[in-house]
Amino acid sequence: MTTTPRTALTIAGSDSGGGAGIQADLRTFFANGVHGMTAITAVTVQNSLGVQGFTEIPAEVVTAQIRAVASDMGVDAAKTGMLATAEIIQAVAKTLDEVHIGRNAAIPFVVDPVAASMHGDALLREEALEAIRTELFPRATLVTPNLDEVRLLTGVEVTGRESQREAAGALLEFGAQWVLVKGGHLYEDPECTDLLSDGVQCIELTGPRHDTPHTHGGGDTLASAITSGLAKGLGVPDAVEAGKRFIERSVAEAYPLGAGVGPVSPFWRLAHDQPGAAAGR
Ligand SMILES: Nc1ncnc2c1ncn2[C@@H]1O[C@H](COP(=O)(O)OP(=O)(O)O)[C@@H](O)[C@H]1O
Ligand SMILES: Cc1ncc(COP(=O)(O)O)c(N)n1
Repeated sequence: MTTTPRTALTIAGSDSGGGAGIQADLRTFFANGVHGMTAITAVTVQNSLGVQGFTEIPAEVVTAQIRAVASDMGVDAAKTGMLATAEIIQAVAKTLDEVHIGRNAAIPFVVDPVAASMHGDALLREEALEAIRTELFPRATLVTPNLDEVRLLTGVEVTGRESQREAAGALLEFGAQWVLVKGGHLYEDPECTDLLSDGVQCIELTGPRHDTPHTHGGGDTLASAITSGLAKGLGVPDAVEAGKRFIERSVAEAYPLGAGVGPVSPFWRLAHDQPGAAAGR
């Protein structure tokens, strides 16, 4: 008998290099046994060396994609990545309310507040930061900023555990139910600790720091793994714990590809012995 899997929707940008954005989200959903659906917000021209440019999709087309899948196929959990402009953010917020996705509705919603690529190339127009705070955070079940995004959103400079807690408190004031302050950029820390908080509980998720330069798509992969867990009915702390274990292995198995930064790999969850899969380069 065939089984229909749970569904997850990603509202994000396309990465032509296949390591981040929509492509990272889809491969993570697949590796976690969830049917992935997409509302594409922008098309980036990108490879391992950086983002050469992007074109955003008209806001009404982003809205139409969300409506199409939500009305027909159903969404068990959703996430956002690159949203590019304030206009797209406003359209997404309005449409999510309409289809009952978000912290005040039954369907969990994860906001990864992507502002720039790891090479420092902008993926969000400057004036759109305020829209992330005011339109998306109050609707979010969970927000997952990295340390650069924490600084942009709150002004808090995270240098260790203490300031990670301070940042979590500042972020919660924008109205998200839970925040995950990711610690991947605390490079002097021999471990990678992400801090999860809802203002009552403060949970430290610690794991080994793998020695690799290839972490392209790490934030997207973590947020999508968490979204997969939420789609399968896990509560936030359990979904984040499972997501952290998923990204840990994905960073451990990250591979070089191109002359710059290679992608993290969700392949460890799948069969490793596919004949002919290794490129040998
Ligand atoms: N070198 C590493 N080894 C193991 N885990 C890592 C490493 N770098 C990042 N992570 C983990 O990957 C996730 C994404 O981290 P981070 O780098 O902080 O965000 P982003 O990818 O959005 O910039 C976090 O769970 C973090 O702990
Ligand atoms: C379309 C898109 N979305 C998100 C990222 C962030 O990923 P990273 O921080 O690994 O560059 C990206 N580079 N491109």
